[in-house]
Amino acid sequence: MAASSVERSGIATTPFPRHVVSKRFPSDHFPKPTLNFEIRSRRCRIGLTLASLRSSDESTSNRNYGGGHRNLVGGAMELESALEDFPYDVESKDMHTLPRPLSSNHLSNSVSDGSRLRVAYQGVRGAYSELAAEKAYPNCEAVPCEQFDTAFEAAERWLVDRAVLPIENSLGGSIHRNYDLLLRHRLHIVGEVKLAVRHCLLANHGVEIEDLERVLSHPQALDQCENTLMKLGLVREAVDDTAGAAKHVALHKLKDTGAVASSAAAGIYGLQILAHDIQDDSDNVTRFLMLAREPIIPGTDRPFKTSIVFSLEEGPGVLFKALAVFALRQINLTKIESRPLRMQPLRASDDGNGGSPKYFDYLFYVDFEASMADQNAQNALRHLKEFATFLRVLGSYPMDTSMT
Ligand SMILES: O=C(O)C(=O)C[C@]1(C(=O)O)C=C[C@@H](O)C=C1
Repeated sequence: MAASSVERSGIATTPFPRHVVSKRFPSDHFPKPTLNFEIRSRRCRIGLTLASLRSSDESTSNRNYGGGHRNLVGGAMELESALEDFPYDVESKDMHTLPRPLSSNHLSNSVSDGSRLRVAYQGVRGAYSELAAEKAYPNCEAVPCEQFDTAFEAAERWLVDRAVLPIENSLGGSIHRNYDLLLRHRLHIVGEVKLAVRHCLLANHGVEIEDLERVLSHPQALDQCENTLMKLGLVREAVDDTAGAAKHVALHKLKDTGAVASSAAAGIYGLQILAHDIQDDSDNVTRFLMLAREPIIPGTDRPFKTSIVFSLEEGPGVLFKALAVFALRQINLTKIESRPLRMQPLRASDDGNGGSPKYFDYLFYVDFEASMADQNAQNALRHLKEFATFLRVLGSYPMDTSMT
């Protein structure tokens, strides 16, 4: 077996860490599913690609929500306007005036015409995201999408009813891309689902562990199995999703290459499982967000969580003040993430050094344990709005309190 030439470097949560060779398969390896929503049966399983979504513009334009797709890529002006028309008005005490909220059927498995709920996920069949979509919406029709962006767009353009996307993992940390996409798109978080992720080392039949020189998988999955893969001395190569890695190994009958993926993927692509539970920690859990075009009416009948994003003026103790609005009201925070405010990544300083770029602007994503129907939470956000330069509620939704 070849000795591993890879080195650990950088931060574990970087989407494509430097020690992983980022690889995209040529399109002829994975024939991209084509999409024609007008002529195909709603019930057939179809994959979505960004290209297919773009070409479906015409056929779907009259179904666009809120006047069509809006580009909200960063920028203070755009963020301000995003706040203006967000249905959760933190100034308003009357939550019943929210436009077009989802009723309790957001948790049911069918849409109003009785057909199955169509749920977009990123990856191909056998991806953990597909398992998460099916856990979130049992009996749904899970619709594979090539990229996270595709899943967001598919939901936004009414091609699917929901999207289920990973946001954080207990070992690998945050999925930054999805934090950024939450702001860029107009979807609402209507739920969360936690999935126990148990990775297997897969290979073609007849291949032994000793035959393997490299292993393919999603970068998060490679991170989650880092110790095991280092011990085996395997060169790691990042691909779009775990099941896609399994499919590639099977399709090309590779003898020196394995895949890190689910046992479901092994079954689907006819691979053997060389090792079970190869993640570095047996408690490996990924949290997925359930996204919809409309928000749900927040309740107080069960534990709720609220996700917000805000930005602040620069200054000493400003973040401390922002977080204090929750501490003062005994509201527990479950997650905080900061992301650079894109399109305006650098702010010129005015301290007389010639206006050269000095520091960064950030967006802060916070999850807290309270419902927007709760007066205490509304007061906290009203307080935060006094000094936040931008504030948006991404969703207020029932907490997944299951043990996965
Ligand atoms: O590649 C997959 O199977 C996925 O569903 C993606 C993904 C991720 O993005 O984190 C989901 C769960 C696991 O944490 C590993 C990979």
